[in-house]
This record gives sequence, structure tokens and C-alpha cells, in this order.
Amino acid sequence: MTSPQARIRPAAVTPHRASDLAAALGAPVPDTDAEVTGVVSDNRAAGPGDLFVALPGARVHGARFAADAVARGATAVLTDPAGAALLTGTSVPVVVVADPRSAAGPAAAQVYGAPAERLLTFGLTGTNGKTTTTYQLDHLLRALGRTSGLVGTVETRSGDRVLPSVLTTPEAADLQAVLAAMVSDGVDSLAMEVSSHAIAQHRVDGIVYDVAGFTNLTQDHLDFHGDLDTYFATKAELFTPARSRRAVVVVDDEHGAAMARRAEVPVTTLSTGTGTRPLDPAADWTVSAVAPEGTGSAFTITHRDGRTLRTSTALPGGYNVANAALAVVMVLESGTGIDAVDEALRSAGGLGATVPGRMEVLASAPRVVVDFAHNTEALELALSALRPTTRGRLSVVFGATGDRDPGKRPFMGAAAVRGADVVVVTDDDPHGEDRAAVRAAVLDGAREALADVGREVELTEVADRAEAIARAVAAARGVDTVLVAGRGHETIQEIAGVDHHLDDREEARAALAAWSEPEPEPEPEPAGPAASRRSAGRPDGRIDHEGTNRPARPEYERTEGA
Ligand SMILES: CC(=O)N[C@H]1[C@@H](OP(=O)(O)OP(=O)(O)OC[C@H]2O[C@@H](n3ccc(=O)[nH]c3=O)[C@H](O)[C@@H]2O)O[C@H](CO)[C@@H](O)[C@@H]1O[C@H](C)C(=O)N[C@@H](C)C(=O)N[C@H](CCC(=O)O)C(=O)O
Ligand SMILES: Nc1ncnc2c1ncn2[C@@H]1O[C@H](COP(=O)(O)OP(=O)(O)OP(=O)(O)O)[C@@H](O)[C@H]1O
Repeated sequence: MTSPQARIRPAAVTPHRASDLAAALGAPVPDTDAEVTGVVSDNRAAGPGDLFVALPGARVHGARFAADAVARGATAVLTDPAGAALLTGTSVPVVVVADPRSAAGPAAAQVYGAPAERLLTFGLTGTNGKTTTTYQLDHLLRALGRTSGLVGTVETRSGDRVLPSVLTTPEAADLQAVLAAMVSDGVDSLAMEVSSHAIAQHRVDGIVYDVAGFTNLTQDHLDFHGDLDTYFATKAELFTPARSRRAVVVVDDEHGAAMARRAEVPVTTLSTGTGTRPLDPAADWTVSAVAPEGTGSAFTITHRDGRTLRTSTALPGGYNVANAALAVVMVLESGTGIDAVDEALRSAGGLGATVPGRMEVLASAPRVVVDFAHNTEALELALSALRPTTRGRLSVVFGATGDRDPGKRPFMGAAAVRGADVVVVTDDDPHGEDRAAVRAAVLDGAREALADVGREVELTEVADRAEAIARAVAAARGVDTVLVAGRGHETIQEIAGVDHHLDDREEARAALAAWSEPEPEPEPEPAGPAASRRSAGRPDGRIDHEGTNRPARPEYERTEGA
């Protein structure tokens, strides 16, 4: 897949000899005077003067596309012995290394003039909170008068150039091109997400972050990493001298505490007391005096040496206090004085950044919130963040991703039932998997949780996501909250290999435009066994209300808890 980040490229690059690059990589030096002015690892992005990095993929060897890259103007190829074997007779020099994935970043950094070294770089890793914290960092850096660039799940930004992202962390060659473009666009600092996939696949090789941050770690991506220990160990690589100069680690969970112990670079710890570990008074920075403010919270951060600062985040939920505090501490640890940070935050009115698809509030009555929570913990946290400020019922519309981490599906179903009053299970991104089977696994967990939840919870299944959102919003009263969870900013839903446009925010806005206060509900009829699973008087269930004109859904199920 061509990463769109590849299209953000620096305007002018000093040519580098392919033979010099080979020598720098410790590879046999080809006898050539060919020069390169760019690096790509996907033939579809190749252009004149590029070094084409032919990577051994899980599906195909990139060397199969080298001829096309050369036809587009590539002047040299970097690959492994298996790739070289596919390239006999090619018209351009071939540089052969044992592991081209780990060579791609350093080679691209060399071609583009080590752009990371010309930026103040912040790299964020962790299971949840990377995107949010990156935006908070970007917001603070701008408040400080800096020109920041951003790389992450939602978008890539260099100066005025903004492109939607395909990957959270781009491929190494694309990433170095983006950083070089930032330098030429006058950007002076970088806030970026570093996924565990990126670390494992050497996408960030060639970058030593000035400050690396760790948010938290919970079960996710085990389909890729195999087990939690490997996932943790992969993240831990970011906190070694090859990849960062110093670390700020949130120690709100056991993994954070372990990461702080394991880090091989100087570590600053931050405890906010919003995770699974209580506030740790021994941490370097602690958060205190958290209080509701506007849509989010005000909080104070204090260093053991007495430095202190009070500010706020507009994003709801305790974990967003942790994200905001992490952003502030990372900037402080980069060398900016606390007075400058305090003044910048005061003049900006705190960390007010809206993060696309992250607790994004679309309306207040009914309150409709779109969030990216797509694992069990994130779903639990998003629901518990919204519960205290929900005056009526809390609904959640969500599903689980197909072809990914099937183990989490029942847990997500159970978390939804424990946290919400109305649970609508729908499709997320089915990818190539049977959609009904994915929903069934979520519903299994949800049904099991219904038995112990001890209060009334409506559980429904609506296969079509747009319809599920429409129904949930239509059924909400003005005092209710509807959380649409799992896809956040995403706009493409892949079903059976076909991409469909689907933006939860567009669907929710359309539903809100059609919304009117639903009729009050009739008193429930005395319930027999059948009535307890169907709402009285409505053939297709309470979640559908008059005016939506929806057909009856055979998948509908309603349960009244004990
Ligand atoms: C599991 C995984 O990460 N796979 C990545 C891996 O794919 P692969 O090994 O299957 O590659 P392949 O398709 O066999 O292709 C091999 C080589 O041929 C090249 N190629 C391939 C086809 C073609 O027409 N032309 C061409 O040049 C490819 O660019 C690649 O260099 O290498 C490809 C390019 O080198 C990546 O695009 C691909 O990411 C896929 C798209 C992906 O979905 N990755 C996700 C899981 C990911 O990385 N996610 C994290 C965030 C996770 C999170 O926190 O949520 C991210 O950083 O985005
Ligand atoms: N610090 C946090 N702790 C736990 N959950 C969080 C935290 N921050 C955000 N979340 C939840 O996780 C979801 C994803 O948040 P965000 O996009 O900021 O994280 P991410 O690490 O970039 O995730 P991903 O890697 O999946 O893109 C949010 O929608 C929110 O529900």
C-alpha cells in the first residue's frame, strides 16, 4: 500500500552517490557513479533519482516491483540477498544488505541530511493515548511560539501541508522524507506517534528522539507481537540510546512502572493516579487537585523539587489528564522552563486542542461523542469518563475489528454492558472476516456480562454501522449521551476486501440533524419470559423510535438485567 506520507517530500535534496550510501551501510560498494536524491520503499511512489528499497514483505518481496520503480526513474536499489537474486540483469546498481528494513531509515536519513537532528523531536508510544498526547504536545509547542510538525494516526502535518495518514508511523523512507520536508517548511519541532509495529519494523531507525514518552500498556496487537511480553519489549526499545535521549514515563500502570525501571536512557516519571496504580508520591512529577473545568478538567503538576504549574485540558476523562500532563512534562523535560510553559498555557487557555475522533463532542443534547476506543480498556475508560456527566442514559455503539486480535471481542462486549445502559453492537472494520461472526463474539461477552450487571441494560445488534448510529441517536433523549466508539476519525470501512466510505462523525451529524426528542416511553408491561427480551409495543425494539421508519431487524435482542 502506498503511504500518502510519501507525497510529502522535501523540495530540493543534495544528490548522494549510491556508492557512498553503500559504504555507510557497510555493504559491498557497487562500482557506480549513480546518484540518489530520494528514497522510497513502494514502487508506486518512486520518481526520478530515487533509491528504491526493496523490502522482503509478509506477502511479496518488494524486489518484484523494482523494474517498475526503475522505469519511474529510480537510480539504485537497496535490498537483501533474496531481493538481489530477483534482480539479475537490472540496469541500476543494487546495494545488498542483510536487513534492508533496518538500513532504510539510516540510508534515507543520510540522503535527506539527517532531518531529525534539525528538529526538537518528541516520540510517543503506548497502547492508548499516543494520538491525543501528540495533539496536546503540538498545541503546547505552538502556544510556545514554535512551529511544530505532526505525524500520527490521523494526519501528517508539515507547515501548511496536511495529509491524512495511512499508517500511524510511516515507513522509514517516507518518514525521513516527511521530516526533511518539515525542515524545508520551517518546522522546528516534531510531535509524533511511534507504534510498536514501527519499532518492530525499523520504521524509526535513524531517529534519536530528544524526548520519548510512554503512556500505558494494555493487551492489544497480540496478533502481531504474539504475547504481551514481546509487545512490552518492543515498546521498551524506544527507551534505549539508539532511539531516544531521555524518557518521560507515565507510571499509572504496572507496565509504566516496569518501563521506567527498564529504560536505558535518563527517565523522568509521571504519576497521575488515573490508571490502575494509585498516585505514586515517589514519582518525579505528580498530578494533584484534579477538578472539572469546562468540558474537561483542571489539574496541577508538581515536581519533587517544588516546581509547580496549574493548567487544564478540554478533553473529558481522567486519562486525558494523564495525556495532557504527559505532554506538559515532555516539553518541560526538553529544556523549556516552567515559567515559559506556564505563560504559554495561560495565554492559550490551557490544553484546548480538539483531537479528531478522540472524545470529539458533536452535540450536547443529546450529547454525541465519537471516540477511537477500540479495545477493552479504552472502551471502559471512555464510558466511565462520560458517565459522571451523563444526566440520562449512556448508550454505546461499537463493534470489534475483523482479522485482528479476536481474543478481545467478548471482553469488549462485557465492558460495554458494564459501562453503558444501551449497548448497540455493530460492525467495526470487518476487513476480510465474516461480519456476523465478529459481532457474535462481541455479543457472547455482552450476554455473559448481562447476567451479573445488576441493572437494566438494553442490548441490540444492528449489523450496518450507519444504521446503528442513526438508531442510537434517534432513540436518545436530550439528557442522554451516545458514545460512538472504535473508528474515531476513520473514513473507510473495509468489508470483504472492498473499501466503503463511512465516517462516524458524518453519520452522527446526519442523525442529529434528523433528531427530535423521542416520545416518553410507555410503562413496561408485566413481563413474561418473552417480554423480557422484547420491548413492549415496538416490534423492532425500543432503540428504534417513531419517525425513523426502519424495518424490523431480526438480529434485535433486548434484555432487562436484574
Ligand atoms: C503487519 C504490517 O505492519 N505490515 C506492513 C508490511 O506489510 P507486508 O510485510 O505484508 O508487505 P508486503 O505487502 O508483502 O510488501 C512488501 C514490500 O513490497 C512493497 N510493495 C508492495 C506492493 C506493491 O505493489 N508495490 C510495492 O512496492 C511494499 O511497500 C513493501 O515494502 O510492510 C508494508 C510496507 O512495507 C506495510 O505497509 C504493512 O503495513 C500494513 C499496511 C498495516 O496495516 N500495518 C498496520 C498493522 C500497522 O503498522 N499499524 C501500526 C499502528 C498500530 C496501532 O497502534 O494501532 C502503524 O504504525 O500504522
Ligand atoms: N491515556 C490513556 N489511557 C487509556 N485510554 C486512553 C488514553 N488516552 C486515550 N485513551 C482512549 O484510547 C483511545 C485511543 O486514543 P488515542 O488515539 O489517543 O491513542 P493511540 O495510542 O493513538 O491509539 P491507536 O494506537 O489505537 O491509534 C481514545 O479514543 C480513548 O478512548
